Amino acid sequence: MTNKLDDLASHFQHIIAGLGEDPGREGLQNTPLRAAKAMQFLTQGYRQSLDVLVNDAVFESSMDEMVVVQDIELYSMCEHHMLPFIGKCHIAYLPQGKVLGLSKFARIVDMYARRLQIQENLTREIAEAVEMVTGAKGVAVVIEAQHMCMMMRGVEKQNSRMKTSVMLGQFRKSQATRTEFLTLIRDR
Ligand SMILES: Nc1nc2c(ncn2[C@@H]2O[C@H](COP(=O)(O)OP(=O)(O)OP(=O)(O)O)[C@@H](O)[C@H]2O)c(=O)[nH]1
Ligand SMILES: [Zn+2]
Repeated sequence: MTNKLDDLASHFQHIIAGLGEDPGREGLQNTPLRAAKAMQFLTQGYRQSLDVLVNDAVFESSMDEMVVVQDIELYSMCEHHMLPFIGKCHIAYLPQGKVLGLSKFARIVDMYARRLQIQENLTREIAEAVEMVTGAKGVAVVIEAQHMCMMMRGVEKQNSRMKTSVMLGQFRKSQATRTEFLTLIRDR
C-alpha cells in the first residue's frame, strides 16, 4: 500500500513528464519526492488545530489598551493557480481580561496561510481565530501581499500589492479605534 507522500510524489512524476521533461534524468530523479515533501509542508495548515497551536498560552491580564503585532511574514499559495503570495500581516486586538502569547499570532498566521487560499479569506480566518482565542473586544487584521500569479504570469505586474483588512468588534464600531490601529502600522 502506498502512503500519502509516495502517492503525491507519483503525481509529481506525472506532472514532470506532462511538462515534456524526462523524470528519469539524473537531476530530476529525487524531484517528485522533494516536491511532494515541499507541498506537504506548505499545506500543513490543513492538519493543524487552533487548540493545539495555542497550547493554553492565553494569560490573564488587566491590559485593556490596544496590542499590535505587526510585520508578521506571510507565505501562502493562491487557490486559483497554486502559486505563492507573499507579504506581511498586521494584527491588533483590544484585550478583555486575557492576552495571547506573542508567538501564537505568527503561528495562527502560518496555520491559515499554509493552505490553498485567497487573501480575503485568509485575512478573515486569522481575525476570527484571534477573536475566538482571546475573547477580545475587537480584532483587526491587515494583510499586504504580492501574488506570483500576477507577477510571473498572467498580467505580469511586478509592483502591485493587494491590501485586505478585516475589522471585528470595536474596530468595526469605532472610527477612532480603527484610525489608531492604521496610524500605528503606518508609522514604521
Ligand atoms: N480576490 C483575489 N483574487 C485572487 C487572489 N489570488 C489570485 N487571484 C485572482 O484570481 C483570478 C482568477 O481568474 P481566472 O480568469 O479564472 O484565471 P486566469 O485566466 O489565470 O486569470 P489571469 O490571472 O487574469 O490570467 C485572477 O484574477 C487572479 O488575479 C486572491 O487572493 N484574491
Ligand atoms: Zn493566483
